[in-house]
Amino acid sequence: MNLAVTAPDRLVVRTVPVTDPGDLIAALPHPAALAWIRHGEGIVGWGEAARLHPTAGPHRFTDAAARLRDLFASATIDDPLHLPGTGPVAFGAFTFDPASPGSVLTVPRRILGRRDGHAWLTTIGDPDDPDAPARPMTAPTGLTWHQGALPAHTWQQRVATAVQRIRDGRLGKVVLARDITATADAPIDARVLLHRLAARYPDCYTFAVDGLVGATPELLVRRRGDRVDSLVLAGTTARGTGPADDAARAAALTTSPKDLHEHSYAADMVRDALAPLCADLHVPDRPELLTLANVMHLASALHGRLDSDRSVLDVVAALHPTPAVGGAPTPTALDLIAELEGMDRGRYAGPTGWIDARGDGEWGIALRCADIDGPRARLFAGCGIVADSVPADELAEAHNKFRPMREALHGPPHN
Ligand SMILES: C=C(O[C@H]1C=CC=C(C(=O)O)[C@@H]1O)C(=O)O
Repeated sequence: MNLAVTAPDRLVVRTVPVTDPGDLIAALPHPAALAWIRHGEGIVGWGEAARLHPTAGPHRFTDAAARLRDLFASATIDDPLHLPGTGPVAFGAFTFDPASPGSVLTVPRRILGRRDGHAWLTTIGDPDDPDAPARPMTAPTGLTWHQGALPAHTWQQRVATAVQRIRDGRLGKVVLARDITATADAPIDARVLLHRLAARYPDCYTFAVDGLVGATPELLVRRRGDRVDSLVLAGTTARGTGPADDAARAAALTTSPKDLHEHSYAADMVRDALAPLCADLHVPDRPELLTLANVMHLASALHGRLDSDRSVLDVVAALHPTPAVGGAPTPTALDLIAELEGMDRGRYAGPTGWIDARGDGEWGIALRCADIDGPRARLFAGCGIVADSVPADELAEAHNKFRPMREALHGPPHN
């Protein structure tokens, strides 16, 4: 199989119940953090028991799922809890583009979890092996900001080109993204970013995998046993200046033909991808409003029951890329993204999350995130473009979507 793997012949795994650990992020001993947290619940990990580098290509999710199944099947596992996220877990982040390098799955040496009144610690490998020494957490300082692949005015021209192609009938929707970079005067500690993101975006999934750090509102798929859930987002407006303005903006968004149209591409595709895998599938008639600290989104929550034993990564394979990050029709949109964006998205807009030995797990779309490499952070934001999109409005929307990571790097504005 086409996967580079670093792992011992046989993983030895032990999960024990623990008393409530409190703040999961505070338990992370050093900056090489793994995390998936929402409303204070979830899992964090550190150390490395195994690492897989899924090879670029169309079968990367199912190949990785099969390889992990083998790795976990050969493990010696003592897991009295049998809950999603107990026993061995791999955290992963896949590139948006199947041809791009950089996808990774990591099985940590320690996993601390808390959910639904349970808390647990999983140790993988020899429990007597010392962990890397704990390191104090320091906030980034001396940040300087740099333009990304395209300056703002060029990006707006590309949006205008996309609008023209859509009006010409070549496609229905495309998501165009841009990047900006920040440099600090010392390596950036992911734990600081996680703390700030989790505090300001509790409804989002705050995540860290191998330097990719963010707080995404978009759940690609959660699998628990045969139940699957997905939260599809597309259609955005800025937060208002106060409650009355918020209410007016919310009313405008939920009735906007442009945004409902933009949303329907993503919701319909996720429905069509899940339907053949599910014995029953609930799809809402119309999207609801999701209100975050920076923006409001149109959101459709889908629920289904899988009709056969598929791991969460097998379901990810059927879904990525949805029109929340690609477009419709997907192949035409991906070609246009390659033509107009002028950058490799890396792991931005790719699936990120975790999977356990039962095949349960949660995978989001890596949005509102940055790739951290030493003192450098590369931030990304994208916007769904349809026939009625206005380039200047999309630039303003991208600016709002950069805010979570900008503020995580600088500290929130009220600090
Ligand atoms: C592509 C992004 O957001 C997607 C998710 C929600 C709303 C979106 C929109 O309204 O354009 C995007 O489809 C991003 O944040 O980079």
